[in-house]
Amino acid sequence: MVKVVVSGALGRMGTMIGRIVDEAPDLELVGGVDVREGTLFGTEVVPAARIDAFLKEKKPDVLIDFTVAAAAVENIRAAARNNVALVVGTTGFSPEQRETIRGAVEGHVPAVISSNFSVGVNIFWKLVREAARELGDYDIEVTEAHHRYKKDAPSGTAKTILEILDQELGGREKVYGRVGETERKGEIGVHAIRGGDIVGDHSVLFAGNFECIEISHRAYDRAVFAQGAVRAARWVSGREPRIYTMQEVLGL
Ligand SMILES: NC(=O)C1=CN([C@@H]2O[C@H](COP(=O)(O)OP(=O)(O)OC[C@H]3O[C@@H](n4cnc5c(N)ncnc54)[C@H](O)[C@@H]3O)[C@@H](O)[C@H]2O)C=CC1
Ligand SMILES: O=C(O)C1=N[C@H](C(=O)O)C[C@H](O)C1
Repeated sequence: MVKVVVSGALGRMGTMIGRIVDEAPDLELVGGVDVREGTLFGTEVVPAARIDAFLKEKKPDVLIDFTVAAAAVENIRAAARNNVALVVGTTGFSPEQRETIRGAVEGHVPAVISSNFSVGVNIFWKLVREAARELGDYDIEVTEAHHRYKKDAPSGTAKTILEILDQELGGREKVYGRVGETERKGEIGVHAIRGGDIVGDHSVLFAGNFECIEISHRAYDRAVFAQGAVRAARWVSGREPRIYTMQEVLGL
């Protein structure tokens, strides 16, 4: 049995992950962490201030974190201190926070960290890379749409798209929305839409003369992210202590 603690346990993703873990015959949900006390499918949820003592008491194999960037950094450090493997879906990290996470994880615990745990998005990223290799002279616009409660913009998935485009095309200038007089040059346009209960849409437009190619992914249910994170939790336990991608989990 793989023992799992969920951090962000009372949130949209944490609750869904808790249910999947609770129902899985090969996994044991041993509790949760959030900003306040509560319960998660019959297990105890403790405030984040008590995370160290809770990990020592419950001895989970894996901590799954879907919170907010600053909180996730502290939870990751706590997991590493207590020798607990990690699955991290939280987005919105600054470059400095990413470095802190790298320092806490590398050589200490295995961690799958991904801005998107859906199988479809991991394939979509591969398609974007392939298109960028062939269509580097086309104009490129990245668009993402999410629900009204999302805290970070652009989405983590969109930032991963930009990293892929940078790797294939060099670091082009990014223009975040356009207003007033604008003249298109070689930049990559980036657009974030927020509204209603949109689960998560991403598209990359490659626009040339007389033709466009648009590669897009739409999530209809958060279950695609939650199921991917649980798949990563099964995979990560017992691995070498370093950061892994979801593509490695999926063997892509
Ligand atoms: N990688 C992926 O596939 C996906 C990533 N996400 C990311 O996951 C994160 C959470 O998303 P949602 O569940 O929609 O947000 P949410 O706001 O519904 O849930 C976040 C939860 O974290 C809790 N929290 C805040 N500080 C905490 C702390 N110090 N320790 C423990 N819990 C704490 C909040 O109280 C809340 O219950 C966001 O960064 C989002 O972008 C969301 C969906 C998929
Ligand atoms: O906050 C969300 O909801 C999502 N966040 C992730 C991101 O920032 O890319 C993944 C998914 O799109 C849903």
